[in-house]
Amino acid sequence: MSEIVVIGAGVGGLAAAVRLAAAGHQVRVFEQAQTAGGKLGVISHEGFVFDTGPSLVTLPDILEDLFAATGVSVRDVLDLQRLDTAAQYRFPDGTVLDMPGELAQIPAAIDAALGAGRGAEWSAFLRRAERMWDLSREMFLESPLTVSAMRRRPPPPLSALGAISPLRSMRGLGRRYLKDERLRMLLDRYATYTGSDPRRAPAALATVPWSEQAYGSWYVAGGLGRIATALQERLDALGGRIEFDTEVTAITTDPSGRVDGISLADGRRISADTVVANADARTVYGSLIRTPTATRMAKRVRTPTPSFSGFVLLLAVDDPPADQPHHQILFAEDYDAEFDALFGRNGGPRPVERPTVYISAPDDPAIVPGPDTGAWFVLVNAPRHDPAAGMDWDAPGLAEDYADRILQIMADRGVDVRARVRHRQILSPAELERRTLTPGGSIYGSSSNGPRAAFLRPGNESRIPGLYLVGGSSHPGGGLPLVMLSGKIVAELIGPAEESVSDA
Ligand SMILES: Cc1cc2nc3c(=O)[nH]c(=O)nc-3n(C[C@H](O)[C@H](O)[C@H](O)COP(=O)(O)OP(=O)(O)OC[C@H]3O[C@@H](n4cnc5c(N)ncnc54)[C@H](O)[C@@H]3O)c2cc1C
Repeated sequence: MSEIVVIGAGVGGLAAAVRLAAAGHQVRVFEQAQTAGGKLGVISHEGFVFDTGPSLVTLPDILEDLFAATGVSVRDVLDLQRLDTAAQYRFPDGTVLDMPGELAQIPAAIDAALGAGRGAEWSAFLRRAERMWDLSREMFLESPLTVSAMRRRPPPPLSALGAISPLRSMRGLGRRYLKDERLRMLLDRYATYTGSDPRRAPAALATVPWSEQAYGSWYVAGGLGRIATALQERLDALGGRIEFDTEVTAITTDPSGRVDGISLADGRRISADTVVANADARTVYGSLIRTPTATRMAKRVRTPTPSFSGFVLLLAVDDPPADQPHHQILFAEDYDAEFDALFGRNGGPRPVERPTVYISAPDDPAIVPGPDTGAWFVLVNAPRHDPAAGMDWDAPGLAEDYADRILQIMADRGVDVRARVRHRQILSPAELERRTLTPGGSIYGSSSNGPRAAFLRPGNESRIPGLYLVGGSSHPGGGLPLVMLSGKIVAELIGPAEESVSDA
């Protein structure tokens, strides 16, 4: 029976592994950390359970499709809950917008919070975004972005290209449809879902707010970390294996240049003619594999601007405010200054002085030690850990001081929990890099800055025979739904095991 090696048990690696195991392959996953999930991490402290990465599930049908491929319904293994209020947005002028979780209710809520006519503005924008989504979902997200795959499909009509506006930026699209500064700010925020700058990210990212608002915002009872646990259990049930605490140090090739196995930090060598790498593409081509093709790919992978990182504060809160929303966004006074700092415009990369603050405070008894306590996750966008460029998140005192500043900003905006914090833990971009071996702690692989970014993202089928890439640093990009789709694309490219084909 053919054996496939997967490097990394992040969501991308797990998604590929469970699908391949369900297709009859023997699958062995090697993970350097002690648990599965990668960026979808969990930290527990005295009865508080914190998600350290994702806090929002979008496009639940992709999750459903993934579990269905393993023989179960997602509803049987996870308690998925649709949120009535997707998020509370607080703008610098004091406006508060509680965004409904149902699409039909959104225009009225925007009118009520921002003024008559604003809801219609947003609806007109969403209609355009929906057209983009319909045109791009199958073509760009669910298929490998390769020349041969594109040749197999009929070319898109010119009207489709017009609707997607490949040369327009997200900011440009906002200016076209939205007169209200607050709505433009809201749209800008969706560029951050791919670690990008809205002034440079393509208009096609308008599909992100559309898909979130059309398909809803979701939570997993007990925390999103349960997705990784459930995938690990499915892999186990299908006969796949994961070895934790096992770092892969090299992908090896035979004299013809075809993949023939991997080397491990403990000195072992594992033979395999198919290797699926969930490690960051820059690491795969830059250091794990050493062939002339890999060297060329390493150069190409370094071309797009990497996604920014995140600075996370986990707060064990006593007596949290009763009306604290599940998701809350405190918008920065100067959003452009935030993107300038993240990408090092007008000076090198630097912590954002007054960043937009995102708070996730699930009302879920399963993640707290008792009543009147809260397990809060606070996230601000942060430049990557890059000491060579002058951004050293390990510099003495920096992370602690920055955490204090974030708590102060929250207090300035009416969310003062400083006296109620029983315990806090900081996860800086440097820590994210160490935990997941992601260079610089980039959240989403490469950013979508610039119209060519999607095409510069490494493909799922490598030019090195036998090697496949899965996860946020490869096509179609970062974020849980896309990472799961990359697992599906890779499993389809590899196909079922020969035994299952002949059995069928
Ligand atoms: C703070 C934060 C908030 C986020 N919020 C959201 C959100 O709300 N919604 C959403 O959809 N997405 C969110 N994301 C993004 C989402 O978490 C990622 O896109 C996704 O989890 C990435 O999965 P992956 O499999 O591509 O990579 P990873 O999770 O990085 O997995 C890679 C795995 O490979 C392992 N590995 C690497 N190198 C080696 C090696 N040499 N040997 C062995 N193992 C190795 C790593 O340890 C890791 O487990 C967030 C991410 C972060 C960090």
